[in-house]
Amino acid sequence: MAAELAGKKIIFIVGGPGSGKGTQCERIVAKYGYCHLSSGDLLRAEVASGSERGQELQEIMKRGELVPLETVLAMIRDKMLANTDAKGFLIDGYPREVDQGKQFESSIASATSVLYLDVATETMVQRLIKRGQTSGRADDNEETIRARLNTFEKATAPVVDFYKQQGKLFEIERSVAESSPDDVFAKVCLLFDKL
Ligand SMILES: Nc1nc2c(ncn2[C@@H]2O[C@H](COP(=O)(O)OP(=O)(O)OP(=O)(O)O)[C@@H](O)[C@H]2O)c(=O)[nH]1
Ligand SMILES: Nc1ccn([C@H]2C[C@H](O)[C@@H](COP(=O)(O)OP(=O)(O)O)O2)c(=O)n1
Ligand SMILES: [Mg+2]
Repeated sequence: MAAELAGKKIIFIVGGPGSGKGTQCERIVAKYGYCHLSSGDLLRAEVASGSERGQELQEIMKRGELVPLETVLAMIRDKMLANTDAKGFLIDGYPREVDQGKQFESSIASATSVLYLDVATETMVQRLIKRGQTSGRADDNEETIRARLNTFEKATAPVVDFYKQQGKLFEIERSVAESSPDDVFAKVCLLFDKL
């Protein structure tokens, strides 16, 4: 447990690839001023640095698999400790597996709340194919998209149940999560207004 982070709000944002995590985080930051940490962005920054480590990460991400849990945990921890003046943290795209959440809790702090965006698989595929036309992301192609969805079903879906059992889950139900970003954000505000 990192003492510098005691009392800080920590919100995990969980959802399948293309469920709208990044889109909502941008709005949350603009309105509530939390520090946004996207685990995917941190990994892509490592890839962009051209390091050997980054090349290994790129290969894993292109296969739609998860990088080793310690790698992401260390990146998030460093970033949080560099921003201890923030009133809270949005941890986007994390945890990806139940063990990742447990490790975070034992070495950093426990999450205040977990926001889950429930979007149907086919909707996510369509959104990501569209995003792939401009994103330049090496993993926004149909083959990798399918593999990411598969990883989500197997490794990440249990994360949702894990936090539901702890009473920490705030779910954006499918009928809302599939509407417009503004509609989703209106629901998201209900959570952040009471934190
Ligand atoms: N209709 C609709 N489209 C959305 C919504 N949120 C995001 N999108 C679109 O879906 C695509 C994916 O959104 P992102 O916010 O990048 O999703 P993400 O969950 O961060 O995705 P990953 O980074 O791949 O995990 C983008 O092209 C968005 O424009 C929404 O609430 N409604
Ligand atoms: N905690 C994490 C976050 C991302 N990754 C890897 C695997 C993901 O497909 C890529 C990109 O993550 P990002 O959250 O941006 O995107 P997706 O949800 O996979 O669409 O990084 C990981 O292995 N572990
Ligand atoms: Mg994202």
